[in-house]
Amino acid sequence: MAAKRKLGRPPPAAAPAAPKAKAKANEDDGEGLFSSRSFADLGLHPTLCAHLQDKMGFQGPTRIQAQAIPVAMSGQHLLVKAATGTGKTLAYLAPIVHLLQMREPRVERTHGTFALVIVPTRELCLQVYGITQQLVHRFHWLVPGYVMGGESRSKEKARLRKGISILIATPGRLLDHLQHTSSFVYSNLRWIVFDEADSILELGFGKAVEDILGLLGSRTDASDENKSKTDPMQRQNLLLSATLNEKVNRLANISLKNPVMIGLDEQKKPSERSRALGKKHTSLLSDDEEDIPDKHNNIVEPAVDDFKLPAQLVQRYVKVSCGSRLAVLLTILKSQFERQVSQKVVVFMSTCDAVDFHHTVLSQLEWSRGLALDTDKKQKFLGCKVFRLHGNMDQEDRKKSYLGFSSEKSAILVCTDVAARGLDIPKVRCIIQYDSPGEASEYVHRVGRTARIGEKGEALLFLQPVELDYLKDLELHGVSLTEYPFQKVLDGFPVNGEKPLKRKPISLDMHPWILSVQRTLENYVASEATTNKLARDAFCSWLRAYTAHRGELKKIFMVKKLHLGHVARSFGLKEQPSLVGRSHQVQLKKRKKEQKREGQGPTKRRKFPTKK
Ligand SMILES: Nc1ncnc2c1ncn2[C@@H]1O[C@H](COP(=O)(O)OP(=O)(O)OP(=O)(O)O)[C@@H](O)[C@H]1O
Repeated sequence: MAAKRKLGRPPPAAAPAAPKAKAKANEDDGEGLFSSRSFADLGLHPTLCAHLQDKMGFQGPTRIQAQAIPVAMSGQHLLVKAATGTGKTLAYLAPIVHLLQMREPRVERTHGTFALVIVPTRELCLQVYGITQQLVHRFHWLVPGYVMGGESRSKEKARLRKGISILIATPGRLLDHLQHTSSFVYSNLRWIVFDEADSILELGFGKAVEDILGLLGSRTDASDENKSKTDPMQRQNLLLSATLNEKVNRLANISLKNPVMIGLDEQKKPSERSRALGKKHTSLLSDDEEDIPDKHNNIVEPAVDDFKLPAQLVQRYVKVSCGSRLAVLLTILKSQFERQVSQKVVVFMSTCDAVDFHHTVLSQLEWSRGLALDTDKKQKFLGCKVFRLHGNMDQEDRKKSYLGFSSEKSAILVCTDVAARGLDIPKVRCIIQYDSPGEASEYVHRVGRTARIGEKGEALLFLQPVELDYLKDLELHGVSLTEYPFQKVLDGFPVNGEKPLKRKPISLDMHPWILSVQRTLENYVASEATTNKLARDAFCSWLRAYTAHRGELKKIFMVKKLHLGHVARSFGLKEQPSLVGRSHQVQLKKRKKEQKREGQGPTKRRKFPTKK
């Protein structure tokens, strides 16, 4: 997978060529994670190389870094597609820091922002900011900073007024500052980086990104008079993504000019790629948008993207009937933590309400050891710490959860897809997708939270028997899963305090262990009023999310194939679903009435897909 130069432009005078890197380009065509070159070989400043090695513990560049860093230093626009956890962040930050630290006259705060890194989520914003802080450690005159939703605008304004050389931002808040913070100086802006470009667009930031590019005068499809008037320097845009789709292609089309492409399918000639996609779009809004003819670029991948996943990642699925889903989840988690006390597991759910409910169950459910019914002594079903993360939590709680889970040696994180994008949490051993992801690209992002930078990792996808066709959808993208031996796990658990010697094969739903866990669960949900309410809310939101699957996936995840009584069971509810639904409606009406009385408008109804 060599760096491919398209219509190469001469590098700008200030940017050093990277002769050594060029000479050794072929060494990075192999399959290994790391390159045989050193950071110094790539042309990075000795102080930065020493810092990377001695302080950050990076002995040498990964293959993707060895390919991307010299190109980024040459001043060309760059499009990188590489598997999750292969070191894309350093691939763009190292060259930026390298070029900024050698800039003459020296960068000062009053010069404002030189590099802008746009990321999809707040957690990723903090993460990239943290790495930037480490990278500029030896170059004190370079000031990193961040702006993101949920933070105080006025504090951010004050920081922008002082000057931030490398700014990490989420799209909405960045747009806000571009429009309303007059003291934000970006006339020296040299780099715009889109990290996790696919996620930025999937989260619906397409319009914000278009506006940002417009305001910065960095749209390659803008007429010449609308192009940047503020920036006499050459602008260089970099776009990085673990998956490619039509929207990323469009973003590339409007933001990159004659980019060097790394990690794209090079067997396909541009003309074939164009045909694979049909018409060429340049709007990020929707597939139906009117097309603007593109004069500059021709960056496209096939419509069906073949995903690259870490080779060492073990991917499996477990087939579970709807009613036993939660009992099975609890059993698998218990078995994982009994096998290995110290480990970290991330469990993905489809909605914020589902996260809240399951977080409560996983952290609070108690049982009598061995599920012996006559024992009074109760203890936690799962002994480890459980954290939660979703987009409806307030910013402080989100930060606490993210940092808490990151620093624990042994814990579970229950989350929505807000945690799927780019988060680099150390030592995550297993990813459980309790609710299926939507698009296959989402699958890739979720499982990408484990098996990072060559480490071991497992991924487990929950599927109901009627949903097994989802496996075929994944196979279309080159992702294949094997079945998880759940029966074996089950046989290892005692019932009534004893492990039976030999059991006749018995269906999962009728298995005494599963029945006992289910009973414990239902009793708990029935006896705790708050948990009961959480269960009802989660049930309703889960159903709505299930109906919101798009396109082809609607044929696999068909709500009419669901038995609502079984869905209720999977939330530990004994009630008939219609009752649950009705009581939820009654509550909603009550809440609306109360709000009317207090003179507020009704709370905004959540659009689907649900907030992540
Ligand atoms: N050269 C290197 N040597 C060792 N570790 C590295 C190197 N570069 C990056 N890492 C580490 O690898 C991990 C993954 O890096 P990073 O988060 O940049 O990956 P990514 O490709 O952006 O993943 P994703 O697509 O999921 O965002 C991080 O913990 C980072 O510190």
